[in-house]
Amino acid sequence: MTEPHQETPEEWDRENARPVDEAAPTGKPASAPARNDVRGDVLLEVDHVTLRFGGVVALNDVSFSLRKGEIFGLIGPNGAGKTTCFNAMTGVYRPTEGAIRFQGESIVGKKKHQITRGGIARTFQNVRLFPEMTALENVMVGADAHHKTSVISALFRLPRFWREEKSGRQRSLELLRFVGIAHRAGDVSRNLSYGEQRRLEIARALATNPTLLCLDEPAAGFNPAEKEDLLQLIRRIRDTGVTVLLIEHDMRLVMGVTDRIVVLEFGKKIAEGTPAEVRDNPAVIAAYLGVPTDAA
Ligand SMILES: Nc1ncnc2c1ncn2[C@@H]1O[C@H](COP(=O)(O)OP(=O)(O)OP(=O)(O)O)[C@@H](O)[C@H]1O
Repeated sequence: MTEPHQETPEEWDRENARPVDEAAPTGKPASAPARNDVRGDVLLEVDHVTLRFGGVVALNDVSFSLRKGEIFGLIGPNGAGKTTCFNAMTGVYRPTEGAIRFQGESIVGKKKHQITRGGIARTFQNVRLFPEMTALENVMVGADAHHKTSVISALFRLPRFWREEKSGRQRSLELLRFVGIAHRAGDVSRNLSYGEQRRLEIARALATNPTLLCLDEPAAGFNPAEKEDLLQLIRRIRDTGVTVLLIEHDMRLVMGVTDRIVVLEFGKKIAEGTPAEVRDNPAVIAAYLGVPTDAA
């Protein structure tokens, strides 16, 4: 489920924090809004959330906010509560206490598909594709979430069905191109390489037209070159106006791509700030080195 080695703050590469200005190789416009034009307003609020599993307190009075247009990191040692937090935001778990608001509206108690339609998409720690479907079909499943075709229209293949089918196919192809795997569109997804499958998952999540994209350990199992490509892809996604929330154990990637970070440990928020602020925070250093805060 997680990588065995967790890097210590000393290993986090400060060099990686520099921005990389590169035109989007996918044909997506490089003229995306400047970062400061789109950031600022609160998009999602986690407000004093506690979530218990029996006696385990997976989240303990956690609060933080995501702003529109930013790349936000959620980090912490194994078992800190990161995935539980994601699951609470995407309707898998209901918080025991506290509120979660997306665009000002409570999402607690909403079903997963309602939350997806509302604009939050996610990928998972483990690849979850339809293995016998082609890459294109996997993305079209995501695009289908927004179709308005009625059952009657689909059953009788009425014009609206064909219009939506065609536009869904085109959009899905564009997304495959955007993530860099258009050449695999017709291949069944189980035949794609691991890296291609992870990109396909991102394309499928983007097909739901999200306002917020949550990526759960997208770099797990990647080599350094693949991680660098992923970093560029995450930036290009943000440049299209999508806010990105990232859970990731690879600290070079997190420090290199995020605007702000929240650090969890044993279900509690122990730090929040820019990558530089978080990296130098004694509580964070202690959490990653496994020593008590007052001894750090
Ligand atoms: N469904 C569950 N039932 C019981 N306990 C759970 C459940 N899911 C998570 N937990 C517990 O909640 C705590 C937080 O787990 P979580 O998976 O959210 O941590 P994490 O930070 O995502 O860890 P990792 O980096 O290892 O994936 C852990 O103690 C875990 O064992």
